[in-house]
Amino acid sequence: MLDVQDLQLAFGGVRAVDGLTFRVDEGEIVSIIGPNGAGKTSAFNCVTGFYKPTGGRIALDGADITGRRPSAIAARGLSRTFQNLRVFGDLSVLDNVRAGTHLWLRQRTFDVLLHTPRYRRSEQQATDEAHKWLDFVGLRGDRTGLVRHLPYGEQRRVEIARALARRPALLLLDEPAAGLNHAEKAELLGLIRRIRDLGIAIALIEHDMGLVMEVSDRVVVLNYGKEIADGTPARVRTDPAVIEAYLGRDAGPEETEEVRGARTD
Ligand SMILES: Nc1ncnc2c1ncn2[C@@H]1O[C@H](COP(=O)(O)OP(=O)(O)OP(=O)(O)O)[C@@H](O)[C@H]1O
Repeated sequence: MLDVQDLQLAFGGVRAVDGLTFRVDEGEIVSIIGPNGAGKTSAFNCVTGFYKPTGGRIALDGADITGRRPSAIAARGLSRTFQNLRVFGDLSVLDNVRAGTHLWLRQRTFDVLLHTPRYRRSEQQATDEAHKWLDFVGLRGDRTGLVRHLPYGEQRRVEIARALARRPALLLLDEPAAGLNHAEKAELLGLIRRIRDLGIAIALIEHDMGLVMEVSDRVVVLNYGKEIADGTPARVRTDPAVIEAYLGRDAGPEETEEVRGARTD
C-alpha cells in the first residue's frame, strides 16, 4: 500500500528524516512512534506531499508519488488528519464532511451554474455520504451547527469523518488521541479498528503508548530521523534500542509514562 524507501528531509543543517524506510501493507494498522523531534510529522508531511523530500522514494499502491502535490496524492487514495486539528470552524458539521466528498464527486460547471437535476442529485449524494460517515464516527447530535461549537473531542471525530468521506485506501492519523479524555480514547481505539475493518490501511503517529500497543499490528520507531525498530508491539516494547531512545542509557523502563502506558495488555 505505502512503501517508503530511504526517505530524507533536511531543514538547513537539521536532518529531520534521515534514511527512513518503512511500509504499510493492506489492512494493516502501523504506528510510528519516537521521542519528540524524532521526525514523525516531517515523514508524514513528505508522504502526504506537504513537504518535498530531499531524497528517497515514496510509492503508493505501486505508483511513485515522491514530491507530488498533496491534492494529487489525495486523489490517489491517501487521506490524513492533522496534529493540530484542522476543521473549517465556520462551516457546519455536515458541510465539513461534505467537503471531503468533493475529491471524488464529479460536478461539471454547467450543472453547478444551472442547478440541473444532475447537480441536485450529486449534492444529495454528498449529503447522504456525509451523514453516513458522521454516523460511522458516532456523532449523533445536531449536524447543522457550526463545527467550532462542538467539544474538542467531537471536532476530532468530524475531522476523521471528513478524511473518510474522501474514500481513502490509506488513512494517516497524526496524534488522534491528543487532548482526548480516557473515555474518548477508548472510543477512538474502537473507531480505528472499525476503519481498518472497512479495508482501509492506517498509519498512526501517536504518543499515547497504551493506545499504540493496543491497536497496532506493527510499530515503527524513529529516533533522530532514523528507523531504530520495526516489529510487533510486544517486540518493540522490549527492544533495547527503543528503551534507550526513550529513556537514555541505564534508565529503567518504569521511569517513563510512555513505557508504563505500554503495559496495558
Ligand atoms: N519547518 C521546520 N523547519 C525547521 N526545522 C524543522 C521544521 N519542522 C521540523 N523541524 C525539525 O525537524 C526535526 C523533526 O521534527 P518533527 O516535528 O518531524 O518531529 P516529531 O517526531 O513529529 O516530533 P513531535 O513528537 O514533537 O511532534 C526536529 O528537530 C524539528 O525541530
